Amino acid sequence: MNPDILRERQNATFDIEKLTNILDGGAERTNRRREIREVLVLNDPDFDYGTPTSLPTMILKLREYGISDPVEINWYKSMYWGTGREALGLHYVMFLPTLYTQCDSEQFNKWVPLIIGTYAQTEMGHGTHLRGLETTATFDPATQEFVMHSPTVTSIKWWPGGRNPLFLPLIFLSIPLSASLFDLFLSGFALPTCSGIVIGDIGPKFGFDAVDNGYLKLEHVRIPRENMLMKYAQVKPDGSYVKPLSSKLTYGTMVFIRSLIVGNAGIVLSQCCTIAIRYSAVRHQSEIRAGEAEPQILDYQTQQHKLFPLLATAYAFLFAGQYMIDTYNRISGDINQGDLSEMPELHALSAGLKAFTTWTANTGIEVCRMSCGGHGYSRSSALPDIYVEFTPSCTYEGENTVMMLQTARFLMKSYRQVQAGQQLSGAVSYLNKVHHRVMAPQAVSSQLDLNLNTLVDLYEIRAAMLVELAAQSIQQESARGKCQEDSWNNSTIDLVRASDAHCHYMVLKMFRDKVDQIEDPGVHSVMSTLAHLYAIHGMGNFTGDFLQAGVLTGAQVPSVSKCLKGLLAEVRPSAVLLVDAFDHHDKMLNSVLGRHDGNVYEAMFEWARSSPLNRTEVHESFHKHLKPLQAKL
Ligand SMILES: CC/C=C\C/C=C\C/C=C\C/C=C\CCCCC(=O)SCCNC(=O)CCNC(=O)[C@H](O)C(C)(C)COP(=O)(O)OP(=O)(O)OC[C@H]1O[C@@H](n2cnc3c(N)ncnc32)[C@H](O)[C@@H]1OP(=O)(O)O
Ligand SMILES: Cc1cc2nc3c(=O)[nH]c(=O)nc-3n(C[C@H](O)[C@H](O)[C@H](O)COP(=O)(O)OP(=O)(O)OC[C@H]3O[C@@H](n4cnc5c(N)ncnc54)[C@H](O)[C@@H]3O)c2cc1C
Repeated sequence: MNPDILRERQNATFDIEKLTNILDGGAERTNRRREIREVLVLNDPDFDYGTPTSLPTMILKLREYGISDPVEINWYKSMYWGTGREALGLHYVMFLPTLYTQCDSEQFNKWVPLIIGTYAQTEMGHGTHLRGLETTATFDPATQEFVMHSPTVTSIKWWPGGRNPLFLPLIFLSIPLSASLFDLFLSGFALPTCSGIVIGDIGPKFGFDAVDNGYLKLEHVRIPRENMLMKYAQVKPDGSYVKPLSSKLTYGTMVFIRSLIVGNAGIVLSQCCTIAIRYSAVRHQSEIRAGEAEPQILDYQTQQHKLFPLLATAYAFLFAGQYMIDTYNRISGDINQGDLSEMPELHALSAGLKAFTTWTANTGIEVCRMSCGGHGYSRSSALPDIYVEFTPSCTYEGENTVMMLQTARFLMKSYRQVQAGQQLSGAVSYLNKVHHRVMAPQAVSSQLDLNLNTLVDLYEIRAAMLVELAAQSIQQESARGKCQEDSWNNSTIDLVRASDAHCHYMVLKMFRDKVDQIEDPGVHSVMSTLAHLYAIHGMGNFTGDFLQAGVLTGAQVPSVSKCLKGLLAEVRPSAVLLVDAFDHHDKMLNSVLGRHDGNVYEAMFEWARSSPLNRTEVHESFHKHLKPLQAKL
């Protein structure tokens, strides 16, 4: 083991295993995750990663082992495929969950065990604006069929991932009977026997290469009436339409996956922090004091400033992901029982946190890559591949700006309710104080109050202020004679800013609540330090907001920076141990820089030598192209 890494792991001030257990949701979950990793994948003689049979092997193994819990599926897949995506991601995270949540019992029993599918909602002309989707599904009572049709070039289904060229069960979103509503259809087409279908691949993408994203054009293709997913809405044999309790129930799968993406952003950021911090512990470069040995780059304050706030953010997002999934499970359970009262809040929370966490993690991956210098740009680091695979999460499952505006819609509605004298509960209850003006900034002392509860309060006041400013912008636009829609559009910068601040407050609050639950003194101490670092780093990035909210004075601003530097120094001794607690296996991380043993240089040389370009002393292209050319010169 590299001596630097070895030294970093001595004198631990907290129990790493206990922290790993907290991240997994308990020791039993850690044991189960490791069982899946060690027994069901790594030590499975059939484990054949990287071969053409990998995908079918994985599917059969998941069924053989009876793994159906989404989190356990993700554990198995991420061990099997490492940090990359695989062609069936969409089947597991969208197609199956849609069948689970939108099929009636007969359909569920008929389809779920048997098929692999994709989710074809987006069209060439519309991905965000679902009410603009053009694909039609017209019911023909005479034949008890729906006629599926792509009326325009912009209605061609575009992007469905994992498009299977031979058999095409897919979930469709189409406009059946009325433009305002659309429903889900399962369409099993066996190509090429089924006429009226034009299918293909949309062509090379920025990345996401393991997933074949396709296109699908339908020309009056008929499917049985029974293929409409009928848990919430039905078309009866006589053609009558039974509306769902809410037209937004059709959007349920997107809320589910957005909820998953929150925790996934934490996982991806934790992978990158593991790579960058372990590498920074073994990389020596330049000098701090003339004549002395080159220091570990982790001892540069700027390197700590790049990486340690991201380390704190990774923990924050992992805890936010746990909260999000628990909240999703609770509220979707209520929805299943017909109680839709918290559906708007679930939508607003999942939409906002999906955007907030993916934007932050997307930027953070690049900071981790650049903090590793040239070796960070090598594919051997795994960081370029992680970035390429993660960055579309800011676009898919709801483009982030649009998602932030959905959260803003909920915040504005909540603000108006408070103005009308209603008492709010849940995540927006802090807006009650705005109305009663108890949001007045606390007596701001000359010293920064570092109590975590106080910091959460300051973020709450900042969010409330920005919500109020956005609402006032809309009111001012209306007062200038603008219609409601234009008043909204002319305030969308403020609205996104308010949603971002609301999400930032929510994430810090979840972090603080999780820290409060930690009983082990050593783990509590180090997590409290990270939560402080997350809060203070945010105050440094958004100082203007806190000044504008009146919860920070100009005189206190220097102490924010001073406090930040102190916290970076406090985290330094535990940095490698904190990434060890993420428990990312070398085989899954697939990074020469992030190896657990820290033996980077030897591994990098071996990695380079294994490159196809080094298979022969002289590359065949010399003999094929250059040598004949030289002979002519
Ligand atoms: C096992 C796996 C584990 C881990 C995996 C982790 C991560 C996964 C990683 C990768 C996943 C793999 C591949 C991903 C591939 C991506 C697949 C896709 O992209 S599928 C397509 C996704 N498309 C979208 O998300 C479309 C976005 N657009 C919309 O959702 C809607 O058009 C809109 C923007 C919300 C607007 O909808 P609409 O116009 O109908 O609504 P209004 O804005 O007018 O608002 C009206 C009213 O409705 C409420 N509302 C809107 N949406 C919802 C909802 N979903 N739920 C509840 N309520 C909703 C809205 O709040 C308004 O309410 P009101 O204010 O009127 O009370
Ligand atoms: C890798 C990848 C995989 C995908 N897989 C699938 C899949 O399997 N199935 C599927 O159905 N789809 C899939 N998609 C499509 C994806 O869901 C859409 O791309 C996404 O919903 C964004 O919609 P859009 O492309 O129409 O972008 P647009 O909405 O056109 O966004 C373009 C710009 O317009 C802005 N904008 C749009 N509306 C508003 C508004 N109301 N207010 C302010 N600004 C606005 C956006 O902020 C953005 O800046 C995938 C996409 C990617 C990148």
